[in-house]
Amino acid sequence: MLFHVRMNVSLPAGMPADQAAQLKKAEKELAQRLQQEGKWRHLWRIAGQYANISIFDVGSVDELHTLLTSLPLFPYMQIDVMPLCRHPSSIRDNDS
Ligand SMILES: O=C(O)CC1=CCC(=O)O1
Repeated sequence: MLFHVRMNVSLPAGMPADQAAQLKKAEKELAQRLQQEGKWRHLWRIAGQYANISIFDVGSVDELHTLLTSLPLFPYMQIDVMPLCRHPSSIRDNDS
C-alpha cells in the first residue's frame, strides 16, 4: 500500500542544540534504514520549509501508523497522510 505523507517539523525554540542534533541523527538513521528496506520509497525536502514529502510503501495502515509514531521527531511533527491507489491512466505500476 502506498501513502503520500507530508511532515512539517517544528522543534521548540528552547530545545537545547545537542538534543535537537541527537533527535535529527536518530531520525536520519531510522529514515535511511527504512529506505534501505523499501518501506520509505521517496523522501523529498519541500524547498524553503522545514518539511518533507515522502512516499511510504507498507503493508497496512496500522504498519504506517506504527512506523510514523516511532520516528524520533514524531512529537515535533504535524503529519498529513494520503492513501494512494493506481490511476487508470498511469503508464507505471506501483513499483516504478
Ligand atoms: O527533516 C525532516 O524533514 C524530518 C525528517 C524525516 C526523515 C529525516 O531524516 O528527517
